[in-house]
Amino acid sequence: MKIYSAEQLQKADSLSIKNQNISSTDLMERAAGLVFNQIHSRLEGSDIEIKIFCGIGNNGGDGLVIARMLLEHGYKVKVFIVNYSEKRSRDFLINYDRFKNITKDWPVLIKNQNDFPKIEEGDFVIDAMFGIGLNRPIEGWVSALVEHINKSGAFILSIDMPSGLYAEQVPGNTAGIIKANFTLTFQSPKFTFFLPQTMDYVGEFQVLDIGLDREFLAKTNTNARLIGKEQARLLYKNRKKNSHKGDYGHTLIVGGSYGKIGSIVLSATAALKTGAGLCSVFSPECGYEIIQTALPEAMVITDNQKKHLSEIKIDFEPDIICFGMGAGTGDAALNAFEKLLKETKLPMLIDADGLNMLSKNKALLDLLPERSVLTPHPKELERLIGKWDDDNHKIKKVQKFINKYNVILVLKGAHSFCFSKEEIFINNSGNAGMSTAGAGDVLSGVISGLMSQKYDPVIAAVFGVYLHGLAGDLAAEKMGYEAITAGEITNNLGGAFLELFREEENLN
Ligand SMILES: NC(=O)C1=CN([C@@H]2O[C@H](COP(=O)(O)OP(=O)(O)OC[C@H]3O[C@@H](n4cnc5c(N)ncnc54)[C@H](OP(=O)(O)O)[C@@H]3O)[C@@H](O)[C@H]2O)[C@@H](O)CC1
Ligand SMILES: Nc1ncnc2c1ncn2[C@@H]1O[C@H](COP(=O)(O)OP(=O)(O)O)[C@@H](O)[C@H]1O
Ligand SMILES: [K+]
Repeated sequence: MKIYSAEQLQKADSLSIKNQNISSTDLMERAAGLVFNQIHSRLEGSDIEIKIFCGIGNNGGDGLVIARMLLEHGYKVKVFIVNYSEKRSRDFLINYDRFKNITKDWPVLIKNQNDFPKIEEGDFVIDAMFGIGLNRPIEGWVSALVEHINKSGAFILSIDMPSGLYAEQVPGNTAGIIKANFTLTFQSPKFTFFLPQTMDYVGEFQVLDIGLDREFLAKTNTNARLIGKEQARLLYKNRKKNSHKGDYGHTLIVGGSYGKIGSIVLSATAALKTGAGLCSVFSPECGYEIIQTALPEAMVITDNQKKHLSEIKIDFEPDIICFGMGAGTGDAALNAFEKLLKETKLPMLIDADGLNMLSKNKALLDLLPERSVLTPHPKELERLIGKWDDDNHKIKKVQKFINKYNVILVLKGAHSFCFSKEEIFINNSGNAGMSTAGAGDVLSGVISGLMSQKYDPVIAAVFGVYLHGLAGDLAAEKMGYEAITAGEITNNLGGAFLELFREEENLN
């Protein structure tokens, strides 16, 4: 699903009005009608009072239409106009009149702090103050009102966006942003819904297709795309009936050190469970029996050194080398890595201590084979590219980095971001149960397993991240969050492949 910018959505808005021969008021009615249906299907006529805070632009206009529809269906509604400006939009005014025509309980104007209504825990609040038209931080008494609503403990539903949040930029100051429990957003999720600094303001979200101009949306390129099941299933490559293990490639997992052999076992198991035809593991000598016992399907080659890597010698050519898990960053391992990079042009995935070695010796970055995949978590990324001011700055730095070194970078997190030169792919699977030791090792195995099957590195990264998250989601369904271990994610990879093609009503 493409993630359009506020500007692109505004353009789509005016084009739709023109091409569909409707008025902007009709489009507002359509959008707000979809919101009403969602609320109505959940509240089912409940007699709870709904407090709706409307701005004076089109987001506020949406709020007024929703208020009217709720009132017409017998809900108790109290509307407040947040009078942050005298400059009302046309559709706001039209819907202000329409609302006033059906009730004697007219909207209450809020002009300053003295006008704030009482909001209690358990109240239902609709936030329709600002949407994609926000162009500067919320200040003064309006910011105080946002705090008042946030502190109330009420359930907050934001329309289009939590008021105070921009669609693309991280705000300098987070005072004055609504902290929604749920956001119903129009046509496309907004980029800030996925950034670590801003995602908590959005709560759960759902995208409502308000039928904006299809042709414009199809031909418009976006900087980012959300990957859900519908998109991920298109990336899957069928296995041929007439095939053998050689068709699915040979993954070589390199890493481990004394006490950290488990990490490479996790990666290797995940590579095999993702469909790699063959998997070999290169580890320090101390890993030999552990790996052979834990994973009889893998072949094991060992270093001359007992406890750490020192020289990576192999007498076959794998399809992909996955390097770094549990390897440590000692001089001997670093030398081994440098030699490997100098000698190989094979596709590579670098994870964990492999990334830390690149940070320790930045000259190694120039030796990376083209289109290698790097899978840092935020701390590993910081070591690699240095500190950033905010999430937007971080993204700019990553883009500069991947262009300079011609690599693909997966920044892991609650929503992992896959950076390719062309686009950012934001993952929408996974859960907090996956914040557990070794989950990243499993991911590096999954992506390597796909690369060994000749998935393009960008697709392997995007698809691998999605499958990994989906396996985590299946694990959570069975055992809740806390009991998920990295190995449980791997155990659910088979289920994740099956789940990809299971039909259901809501594809997220
Ligand atoms: N496009 C679509 O797909 C559809 C969109 N629809 C809806 O329209 C919404 C966008 O509406 P919108 O453009 O009228 O802007 P909105 O967010 O209501 O802000 C109002 C005005 O506030 C002002 N302002 C800004 N920042 C400020 C601040 N900090 N403090 C004080 N004032 C500030 C600024 O005006 P300014 O004062 O800068 O001239 C701005 O114009 C969108 O989110 C969705 O809900 C649907 O109805 C149909 C389909
Ligand atoms: N809250 C979360 N929601 C979704 N995915 C998560 C969450 N926490 C962790 N993950 C995923 O789990 C993995 C953790 O990787 P990493 O931090 O490298 O762990 P480790 O170093 O222990 O292997 C990443 O793929 C990350 O995206
Ligand atoms: K809003």
